[in-house]
Amino acid sequence: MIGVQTADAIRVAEQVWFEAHRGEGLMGRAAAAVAAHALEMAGTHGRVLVVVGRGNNGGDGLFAAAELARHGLPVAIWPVAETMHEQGRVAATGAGCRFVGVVEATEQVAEVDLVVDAVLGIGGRPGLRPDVLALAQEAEALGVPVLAVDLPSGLDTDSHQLQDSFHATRTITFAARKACHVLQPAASRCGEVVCVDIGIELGNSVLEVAEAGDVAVRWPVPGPTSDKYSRGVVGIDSGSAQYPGAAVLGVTGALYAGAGMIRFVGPEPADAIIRASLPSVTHGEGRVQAWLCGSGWGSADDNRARLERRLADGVPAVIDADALSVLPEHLPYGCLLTPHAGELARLLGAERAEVEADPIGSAHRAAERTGAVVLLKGASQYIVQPDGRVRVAVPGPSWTAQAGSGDVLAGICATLLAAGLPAADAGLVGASVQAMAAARRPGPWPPDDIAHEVAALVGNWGELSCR
Ligand SMILES: NC(=O)C1=CN([C@@H]2O[C@H](COP(=O)(O)OP(=O)(O)OC[C@H]3O[C@@H](n4cnc5c(N)ncnc54)[C@H](OP(=O)(O)O)[C@@H]3O)[C@@H](O)[C@H]2O)[C@@H](O)CC1
Ligand SMILES: Nc1ncnc2c1ncn2[C@@H]1O[C@H](COP(=O)(O)OP(=O)(O)O)[C@@H](O)[C@H]1O
Ligand SMILES: [K+]
Repeated sequence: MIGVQTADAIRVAEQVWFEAHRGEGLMGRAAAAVAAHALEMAGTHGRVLVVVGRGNNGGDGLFAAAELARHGLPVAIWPVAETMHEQGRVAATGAGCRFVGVVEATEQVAEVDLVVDAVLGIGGRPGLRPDVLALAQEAEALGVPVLAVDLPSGLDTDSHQLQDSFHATRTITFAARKACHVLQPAASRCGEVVCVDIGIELGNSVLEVAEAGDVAVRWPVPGPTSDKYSRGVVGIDSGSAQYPGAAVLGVTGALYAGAGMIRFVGPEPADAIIRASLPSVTHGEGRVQAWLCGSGWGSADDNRARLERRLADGVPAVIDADALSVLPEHLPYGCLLTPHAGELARLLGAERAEVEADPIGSAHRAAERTGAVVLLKGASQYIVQPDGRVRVAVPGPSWTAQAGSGDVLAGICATLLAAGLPAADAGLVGASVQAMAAARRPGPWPPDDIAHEVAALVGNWGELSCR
């Protein structure tokens, strides 16, 4: 898992480091890493424009500029504030960097091979001054590569929200990733993110982002003595006359994620479609290890009773879509709610915009209120537990943002619940595996094709664990 830290935590860790290593600086390490990446991006003869702010982020930029000039690169520096890091200024001047004003900097953008953004780092307030923003936009419009120091200036370090900011090709950050580097839409401004260890020690992270290896180790690969019951039976009550496709897609997701057995109890015409197209699915009630409810129910009057009937078994359930509006007071232990932002807003009696402004807080409120784990779907997928722990799924291509992807995802998660994964792992692994499968098959493939790709992806993990 990738641990994400806040700006405050980084500052505290830096302070601890300084108290233990008086007289030494961390900036030299940070600047050396910036210079190495700048050299790689600009080439050994590239022209570089470094835009520096008044704080230590600007200091990193000035020392990196000095290093680039010592390598023989022509380096221009635009200091955007009246003051700048003094030792950095002396180093850059001594190395032969040229200081320019706003007019020349703006003219230079079209001619340079790299812009280094060292305006604001973890001490920055969100947003950019108009003249700096204009230069950032010009670089983006011209397609000039941008290397951001610590973060694209203008972004809010600890937030997923977009601000007026640089749009980096690569961001080189220090000690740990921050929220802006990993959460959409802010992460879309960071380009490739490289994290450099500068030697400071950090405590627990605020949230963790899953990596491919975290998904593979949690996947329930059947053992030599497994049978269909021990692998987990999934009960699926989904679809309606209006939305039969949701049921077909949920069943497809569950099947291609490896359900030991599926019992489908939804209404026609889905029942007939599934009989005709997915012959391994059984029909009718029986014992199950987990339920999937809600996908494609529509706004029928009997949704509340339909959900209560399934929850009466007392086994964990994936509760999706229309069932999220009719939750009972008490849910069985181990349930997973899978709303998108609009459904979570409805569940909380809030506006969608409020959920989008505070996805983690909103998902946490729903988790606390219901006692269930919440998987909030979208460009970044948050898995939030009632105790406040937050994990983020492996990100995937935005091609997955299409009708029916959520139905497939609910089926995948139900298989994982039935196999015995705790709800938080089922949400994390389910959302991640769908994203990873989509990444293996980029393009506008329909959600059932991505479900098939899940089987191909997971098959490799099975082979690995059988060796
Ligand atoms: N500490 C360390 O040892 C290490 C730190 N490192 C580096 O230092 C960076 C943090 O440095 P930092 O704390 O000096 O803050 P930084 O991001 O440069 O900017 C703050 C300055 O900008 C100003 N300002 C703020 N917002 C503004 C706005 N919207 N528009 C205009 N101005 C604005 C604000 O001034 P104010 O207006 O508040 O008086 C303040 O002076 C970190 O990201 C990393 O790159 C590395 O070298 C590793 C070791
Ligand atoms: N920008 C995005 N990038 C990647 N995946 C996304 C993005 N937006 C949504 N998704 C995925 O698409 C699905 C959408 O779910 P949902 O809106 O419930 O669809 P439906 O109910 O039509 O099946 C979720 O599985 C989510 O993981
Ligand atoms: K920056």
